[in-house]
Amino acid sequence: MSELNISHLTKNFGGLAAIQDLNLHFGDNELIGLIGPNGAGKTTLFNLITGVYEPSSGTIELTHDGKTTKLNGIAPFKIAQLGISRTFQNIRLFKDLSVLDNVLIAMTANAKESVLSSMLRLPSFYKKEDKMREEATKLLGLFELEDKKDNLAKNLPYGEQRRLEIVRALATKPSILFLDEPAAGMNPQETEELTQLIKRIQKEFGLTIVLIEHDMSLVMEVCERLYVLEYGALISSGTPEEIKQNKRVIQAYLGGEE
Ligand SMILES: Nc1ncnc2c1ncn2[C@@H]1O[C@H](COP(=O)(O)OP(=O)(O)OP(=O)(O)O)[C@@H](O)[C@H]1O
Repeated sequence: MSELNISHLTKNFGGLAAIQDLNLHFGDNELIGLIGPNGAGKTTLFNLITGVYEPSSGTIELTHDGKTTKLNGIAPFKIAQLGISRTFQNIRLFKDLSVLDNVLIAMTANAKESVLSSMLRLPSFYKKEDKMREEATKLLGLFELEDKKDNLAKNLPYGEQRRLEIVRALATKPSILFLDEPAAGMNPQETEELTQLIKRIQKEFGLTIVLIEHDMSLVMEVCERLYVLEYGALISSGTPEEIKQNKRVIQAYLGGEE
């Protein structure tokens, strides 16, 4: 059971307020979309939540199994260990490593193996490694990438590289997953497959998923709730149906007329 509360969050870059006094709530097992025009502050918000940037003011609090932790000022790797995982707008795989190794590295980042046992290659180390390989292969199987596990990541078609990024983010066993424009650069068929995949992930893994996406058909089909940002501030929130009819959103983002 995980939820994230963002309260009066502001991030300034020099004179520019990329995020302005933002209050948001991501509840347990919700699938939430974050939309807004280019430069609205969506990626900056992900970067604040995952510890890449420090807030200028305000708080980000994660509640997991009844324990609340303030994330401000915590290093990105520690935030990942607390159960927050993400993908990036631009694919960031280890392109010269195999598909399986990409997943294993993500798993290792959160594995609790002692340094001594790893250095001495104790039986417990090999046992753990075998178990991780088994888990990684199973995870790849769920995403129809098991047959490709020995291929170099760079040799996968674009859509599969994007899928592998999601597998890698899931390998850290997050409770909240942030996806930054997962359909960017995909063709319509790949986007449709991704749409189904995101729905499946939420069901099978019981995760909270927050999604930045410009592809409105994907957003409207998968998200239960949307937040709309403009110039770093929240201009609207609601169900996809409510957002579609909101005049301010139509003007600011969808480019329609009143
Ligand atoms: N490191 C930085 N230094 C200075 N300004 C930045 C930095 N990162 C983002 N910004 C600015 O903050 C604003 C918000 O950018 P951000 O990338 O978060 O928008 P976005 O909503 O994700 O846009 P897009 O949909 O184009 O990805 C922009 O004006 C951007 O130029």
